[in-house]
Amino acid sequence: MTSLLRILRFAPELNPLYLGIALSAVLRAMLALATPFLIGAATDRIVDAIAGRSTVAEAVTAVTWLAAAFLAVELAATAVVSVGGYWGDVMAARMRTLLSARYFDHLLHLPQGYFDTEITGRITNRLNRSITELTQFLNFFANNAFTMLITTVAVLVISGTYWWPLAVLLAVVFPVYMWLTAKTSSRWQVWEGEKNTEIDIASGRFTEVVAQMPVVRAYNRQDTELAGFRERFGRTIGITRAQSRWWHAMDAARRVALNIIFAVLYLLVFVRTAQGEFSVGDMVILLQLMNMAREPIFSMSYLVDSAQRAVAGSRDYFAVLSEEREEDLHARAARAAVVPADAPAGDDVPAVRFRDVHFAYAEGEEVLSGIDFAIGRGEKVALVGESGGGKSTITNLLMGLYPVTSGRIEVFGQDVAAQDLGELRARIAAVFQEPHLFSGTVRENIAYADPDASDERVRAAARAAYADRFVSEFPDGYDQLIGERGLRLSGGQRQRIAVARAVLKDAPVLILDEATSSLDTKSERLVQAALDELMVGRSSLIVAHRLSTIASVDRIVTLRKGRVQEVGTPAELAVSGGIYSQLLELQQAGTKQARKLLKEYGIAG
Ligand SMILES: Nc1ncnc2c1ncn2[C@@H]1O[C@H](COP(=O)(O)OP(=O)(O)OP(=O)(O)O)[C@@H](O)[C@H]1O
Repeated sequence: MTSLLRILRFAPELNPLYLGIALSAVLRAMLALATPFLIGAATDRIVDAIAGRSTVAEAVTAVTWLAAAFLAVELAATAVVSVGGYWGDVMAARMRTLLSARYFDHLLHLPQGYFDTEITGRITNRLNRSITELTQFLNFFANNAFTMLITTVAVLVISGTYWWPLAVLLAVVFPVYMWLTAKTSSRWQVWEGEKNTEIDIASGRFTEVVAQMPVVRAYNRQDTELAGFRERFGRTIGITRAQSRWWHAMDAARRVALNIIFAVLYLLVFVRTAQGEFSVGDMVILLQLMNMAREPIFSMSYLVDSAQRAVAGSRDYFAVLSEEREEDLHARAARAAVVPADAPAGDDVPAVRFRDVHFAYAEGEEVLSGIDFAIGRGEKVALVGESGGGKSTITNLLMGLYPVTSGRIEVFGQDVAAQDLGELRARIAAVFQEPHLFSGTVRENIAYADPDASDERVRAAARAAYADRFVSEFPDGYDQLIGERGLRLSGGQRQRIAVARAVLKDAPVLILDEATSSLDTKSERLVQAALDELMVGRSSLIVAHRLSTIASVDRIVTLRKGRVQEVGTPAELAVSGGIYSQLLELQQAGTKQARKLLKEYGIAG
């Protein structure tokens, strides 16, 4: 329950709406309570007329007034219900917005490590479910809790004033019913959890499959993907059977208990009316009150049920919110590190320096061991090493995506661990192996670093990336929609848009993960020309996949098993007998075996 209160507390701006909804609920309950008395009074007037205790004309006048009062009460109730319902809808929409935005904000700031283990579709599915359940509960609670409370208390007090045993019997119904509901619900939740796990896994896979449809088709996996999906959902049917059997059995038990108690209540009211203890009007009032008492009983059981779901939902929600944010992890790592005083950032300080950097994704499994190298200002440095040797990991650390285990990375003399992550990343532009574009227009993608960039800057970036020509040929030019992840563009076009995006960012440090997918020679030349243009005047770290690229850099850092093997110019390393010279030899050999070995170094040719 504390987690529900936490939700209410972090949306204090909704308090006036809550208050409005609660007030309308109180008013609704009070108006509803007037009805039995109006109908009871009318019944007594009619009985009096029939018994000859008053004239028919008097009775007609009285019941006309009572009918008018009834209409007024119902009209007022309708107005109150409508206004309360409107506030409820607005509150639910605002609550959903708040909860979703809070969640997204947190996800956007979680460390990269979180996303290495989570599956996108599951994150989304869990979020939707948690938020739906929380919002539904809060809306129901605001709309019904006070009505239920007032109706219950009023029914008990009023029936008590007529005859106290009625109130006692009624009062017993509530705790019995609630207890049975809570018992039903807690077991029901366990099954619900199992179903949700199946649905989350199926939805996670669904999202992945939809995003990678060409692969699914290429490998003819439609049927197996569908079978896996069906199987997961099929399991939910089995779980639902057990869950529903239990629920309905318990519900029947609850209803039977309720039916018995109400039968006794009705019997008592009838007998006492027959004995002359209650007038017919009193009987009508009491029967209506008994009827009114049913509603809060059912509502309360729904409330208990939805509260339990909401508690479960909020547990998932808060589990994500309690994950440490990237900046906090970063700050903690900075405090834990023994940080020597920052070197003065003079012109001779290299743009990037790795000092004895060790790193492990999982504890005890070191991926990088004692990495040491520097990138001078304006220098181009290529990382070369076998696949899985840690090249991408080095670029990840440079962007501050993971904290180093030990050692230190400096950007323009400043320790990455001690720098604001936003400032650090503002100094680095990255072109990844995959272009990673978003649905939307060409313009939006190029201007991703600065959505307010002028058309002229966007065009200039595109020109530098050799993209202006093909973009201009699109029917909508820079407003052309490129489809999800840029799927409506060719591979080379996507890459040039990604380069243009980095050009527009205009950062002094550049990370370049060369695309391995072989483009046709013309596209490749254009992409290469775009990259060459991009590197001018910047300090670049290149994860190279072509020997031609490696040959054109200022210095090469070769990696073997997470350690630096050599650092030197292409000319030096070509004859040193290390990895690079071996790669050159392999290329010269040109045999099938040689090409296979080159592949292990991620070298395309
Ligand atoms: N997010 C991650 N979580 C756990 N381990 C990882 C993660 N990313 C990479 N690794 C592991 O770290 C090691 C280095 O991977 P990395 O991607 O840095 O290699 P690479 O040299 O870039 O390889 P390639 O040239 O094939 O892209 C590999 O053993 C890999 O399995």
